[in-house]
Amino acid sequence: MTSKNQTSCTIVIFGATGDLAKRKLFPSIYNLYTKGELGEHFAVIGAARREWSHETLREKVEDSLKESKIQVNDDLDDFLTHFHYISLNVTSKESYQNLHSLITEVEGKFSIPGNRMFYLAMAPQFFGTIASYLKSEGLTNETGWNRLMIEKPFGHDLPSAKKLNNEIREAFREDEIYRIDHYLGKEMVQNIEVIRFANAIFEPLWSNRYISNVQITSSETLGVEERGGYYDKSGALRDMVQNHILQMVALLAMEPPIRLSTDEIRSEKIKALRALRPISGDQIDQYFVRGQYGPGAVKNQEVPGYRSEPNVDAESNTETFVAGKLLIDNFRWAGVPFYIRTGKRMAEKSTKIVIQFKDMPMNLYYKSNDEVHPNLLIIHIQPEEGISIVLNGEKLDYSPQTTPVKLDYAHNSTDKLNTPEAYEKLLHDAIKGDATNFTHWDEVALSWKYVDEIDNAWQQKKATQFPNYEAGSMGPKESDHLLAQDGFHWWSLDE
Ligand SMILES: NC(=O)C1=CN([C@@H]2O[C@H](COP(=O)(O)OP(=O)(O)OC[C@H]3O[C@@H](n4cnc5c(N)ncnc54)[C@H](OP(=O)(O)O)[C@@H]3O)[C@@H](O)[C@H]2O)C=CC1
Ligand SMILES: O=C1O[C@H](COP(=O)(O)O)[C@@H](O)[C@H](O)[C@H]1O
Repeated sequence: MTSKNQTSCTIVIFGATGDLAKRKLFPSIYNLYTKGELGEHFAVIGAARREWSHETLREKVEDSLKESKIQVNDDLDDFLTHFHYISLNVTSKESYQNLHSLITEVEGKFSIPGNRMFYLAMAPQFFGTIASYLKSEGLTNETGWNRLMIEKPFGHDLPSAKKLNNEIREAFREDEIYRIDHYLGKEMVQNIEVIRFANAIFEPLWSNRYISNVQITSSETLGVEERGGYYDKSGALRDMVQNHILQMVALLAMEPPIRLSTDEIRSEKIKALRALRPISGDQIDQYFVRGQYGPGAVKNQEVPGYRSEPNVDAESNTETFVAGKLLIDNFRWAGVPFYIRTGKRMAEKSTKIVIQFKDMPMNLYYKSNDEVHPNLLIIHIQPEEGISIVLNGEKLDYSPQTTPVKLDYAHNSTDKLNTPEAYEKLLHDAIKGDATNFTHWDEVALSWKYVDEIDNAWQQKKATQFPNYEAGSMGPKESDHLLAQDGFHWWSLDE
């Protein structure tokens, strides 16, 4: 018997021999199994071109669990019997008949009532083809539910994203499509709503009346590793800002939804994204800064510049760093800059949001030479998770002066940098049919529209002289000027 918490379904992973399946998906599925979320009425079918047998896939799954350092229990053998493999080429129509037969076979074997999850862990050029064959070859079931989980990148710009969306919408309804943004699976990104909407002390202050600026940093110490081919055509704006950063902006800026349903939350996020002020070409330098790393040292290790990375053009003008000032033109946020920055080969691996509050109208402790310390709310996304609040307390030296005092509720992350944790949550939600932490097409389209304008403005300008920041630094100095022109500065990642 399946308990009411367990969902019976077949998960078909296209790209099961690839990196994502090995590092994220298999460990996540195992965690869901050991936590009792999957029960016995489920099956996983791995699909890719390699000539693997069911047994090879099971061995690879076991290896992936070992490599992920997951605690494996004595349920492992039972778990592995749920895995099956089919060698196919996704571009060949005939493959889908064989896959259909295998799905029917496993549905019989594990008494699965036709619920099918199709996970596209493959290069994006295949997304449309797979979706369309799934429909035309009759793999989308009439008796159970059908869901399509689709990896990033969702297009390269707005026109290509629209084209892809039209292709998949021919086969799947919007409510059947789960577009992944793995940041939405992170514990503290999900917590933004809780911090805002479950704490009476924050929401009344959450506007231009009390907040002076918001800062979002997502910095990485890694370079492009083995993804130079993809990254050189993408750059930081498309790779990080269009999706993860704008999703965090939307969660911070949205109005409280009338209830916590997928549709209501998405609708508020969409409104926030619609209010983003477009940046015109002649204003671009006042609002956005791009950078590319040169050689340097990260954590005392010498590393090469971006242009010397494998599969990167030796004269590449792709940005590996972006900083920006976003303005949200609505009643709540008019006049409050949202500063964002993200980049590769920076000094720290850290994702952090700092909400800086306005100063007191009259600070009784203020002396003309004293530094005024604003109150800060810091949301630590990774590697620590939690929040800190920076207040002013009395200096313990009999002087009528204040000193910043930090209240910390932060702990070391179990979600270690893009680990199975986020994927586990997202897989769990998708299996349960909860699309809240996935991106609706309107969010994707609005994000591309915003980002395309920045990219167009950059294309029309003379290219910035790259490289313009040293690996191991916090990006080009122009990123500091972006805030300095408004009288602010980036808060340190150690805050
Ligand atoms: N790896 C990661 O950490 C992340 C990946 N992603 C996204 O996930 C997706 C997959 O990435 P990743 O796993 O790294 O990619 P890989 O290159 O490691 O894997 C690609 C997979 O596609 C299969 N494949 C390629 N061509 C065909 C074909 N014609 N027919 C059937 N199978 C095919 C390959 O198997 P075979 O050669 O056996 O056919 C392989 O299993 C991409 O969209 C990526 O952007 C997103 C976030 C993180
Ligand atoms: O989507 C992506 O995200 C990772 C960063 O993810 P994180 O969870 O480690 O912060 C980034 O390295 C990659 O380039 C990008 O495609």
